[in-house]
Amino acid sequence: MFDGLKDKLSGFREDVEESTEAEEEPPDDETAAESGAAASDASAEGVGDTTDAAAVESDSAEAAADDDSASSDDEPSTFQRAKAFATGRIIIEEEDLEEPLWNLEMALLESDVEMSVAEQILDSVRESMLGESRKQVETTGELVESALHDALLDVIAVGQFDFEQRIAEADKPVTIVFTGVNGVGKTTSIAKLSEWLADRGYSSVLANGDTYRAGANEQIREHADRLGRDLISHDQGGDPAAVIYDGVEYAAANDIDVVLGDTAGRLHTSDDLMAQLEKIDRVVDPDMTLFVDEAVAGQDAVNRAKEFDDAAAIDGAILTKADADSSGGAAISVAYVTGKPILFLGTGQGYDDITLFDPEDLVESLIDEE
Ligand SMILES: Nc1nc2c(ncn2[C@@H]2O[C@H](COP(=O)(O)OP(=O)(O)OP(=O)(O)O)[C@@H](O)[C@H]2O)c(=O)[nH]1
Repeated sequence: MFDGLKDKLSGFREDVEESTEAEEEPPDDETAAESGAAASDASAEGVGDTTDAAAVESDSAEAAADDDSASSDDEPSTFQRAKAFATGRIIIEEEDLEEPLWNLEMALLESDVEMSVAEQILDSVRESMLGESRKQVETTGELVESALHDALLDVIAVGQFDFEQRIAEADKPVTIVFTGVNGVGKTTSIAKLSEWLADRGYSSVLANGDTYRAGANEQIREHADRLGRDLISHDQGGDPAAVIYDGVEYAAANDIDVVLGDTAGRLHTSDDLMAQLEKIDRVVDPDMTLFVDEAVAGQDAVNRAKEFDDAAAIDGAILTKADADSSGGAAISVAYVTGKPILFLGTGQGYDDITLFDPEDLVESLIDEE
């Protein structure tokens, strides 16, 4: 999953490794001379005998470094570099990162990562790597990996909550309404989620709030029949809020844990359909409204998530078709842009093809070298 993005992130690691390679060389005579006698001593001692590094760090070299850094700005001073080398450390400088960060930005944008998200990732990678010194035991690759890990996790995990725990703790029945544009996989996701809940001991009823599209009742009925779930539906043209309300009543009367309410596919610009969502909110007051879109839709999915959230607040998102060859941009961007987490990934057309979204797992899989 998201292999293209994974390759590109690995390209960033290689870029940084390449550009810091030169830094691995000891400072030349000129550099050492510039740094003054104390630095030369520190450097010579450090090179000759790394076990003395701690002593070098703690005595005259330290004092000289302080003096030196007082006169410089953000750039590590010559002396700091000499000291870093003497103590077996490498300092990552702005110029080492310039080209790799540029390439990383291009790679993220090509992977459909939203602009503000890409900038946030770059800022945090830059911040955690600049001026960073590493021990010889730590490779530059490891340093890059940890910077990328933290930067990605920070944007992907925005607003994340434990879906199962929320279901467990909520008063029953829990009502979940699904929104999104046409054909992205809302109905299929409802059927999958009904199975996912059943696997964890929760009963559910489906309610078809898509009273707009001809054939919508038949489509969801097919899923309900296959899964052996009850379905609440009204005739085409009926009031979606009334259908979902009936679903809630039915669940309460029959001791069913969760109501899964479908809605017609709509654009956020369809005023009448968006007004329906507001009415559902008013009449049913759902516990959660989940926005469904396709991972393959990339930036479009991110923009739609934002537009839907603005028009009728969502609590989280489901990204379907993550099994198709998608760029990964939507999975990385949706939470940061909307402030609402991705809760599930759809990974195929079978009822079991749904995975609880775990930001840490996604980040690990994106930066894993294997
Ligand atoms: N490969 C793949 N296909 C999926 C996934 N989720 C849904 N689909 C397919 O996407 C198509 C559309 O799914 P629907 O569930 O009908 O979409 P919808 O959003 O309810 O559509 P409307 O009712 O028209 O708004 C179907 O062929 C599904 O099998 C997924 O995670 N992976």
